[in-house]
Amino acid sequence: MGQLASILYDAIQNFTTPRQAKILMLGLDGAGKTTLLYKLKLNETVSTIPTLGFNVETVQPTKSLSFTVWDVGGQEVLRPLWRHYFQNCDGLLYIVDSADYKRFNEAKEELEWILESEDMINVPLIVMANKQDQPQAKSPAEVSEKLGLNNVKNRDWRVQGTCAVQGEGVFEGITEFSQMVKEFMNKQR
Ligand SMILES: Nc1nc2c(ncn2[C@@H]2O[C@H](COP(=O)(O)OP(=O)(O)OP(=O)(O)O)[C@@H](O)[C@H]2O)c(=O)[nH]1
Ligand SMILES: [Mg+2]
Repeated sequence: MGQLASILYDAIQNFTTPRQAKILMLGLDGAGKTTLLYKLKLNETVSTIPTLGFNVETVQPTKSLSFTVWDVGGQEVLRPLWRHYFQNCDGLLYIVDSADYKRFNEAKEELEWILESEDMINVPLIVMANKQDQPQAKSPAEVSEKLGLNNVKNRDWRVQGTCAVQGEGVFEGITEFSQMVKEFMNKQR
């Protein structure tokens, strides 16, 4: 009887309490990570300054899943610190400034070493091809090509065009991403 009660309790908990996922938000400095985080959290456009440490916020993309999103500063001197956030990560949000095509290669190289890390094996990836409002912005397909995403193996990935300032694409991307994260977490059990 005790065991049945416990099973029922777990079932009710699963139904009522959203599961927690740890989401890491990375990308070069100025890509729009902090802007995107607060668009997600508050549906507001905040004015940002370069992040020197990290911001962490909880957002709930769907009823059954809650994201703890870690937005870590992207300046070159801060990037060696990224790996300290890799452990137990359930999803990677990688933000790219689609208009800053001179830094696509740098964005690609940084993404490559993140994905090679043992802690990040199989972790689903969404690339936000941000700043789509900029006239010189490359399309999500072009950003995907420049980042070599077609060579990404052994993980679920997708690319989403966004404008973090206006919010275009942000919620669509996060909804898709939450599905990817859910599937990953189900496999981990
Ligand atoms: N036009 C445009 N500007 C954006 C967009 N997203 C962010 N920005 C601007 O880009 C600048 C940098 O944005 P942040 O969110 O601070 O960038 P970050 O990735 O957090 O940068 P670090 O904290 O240094 O790693 C700010 O002036 C934002 O207003 C966008 O979609 N379109
Ligand atoms: Mg920031």
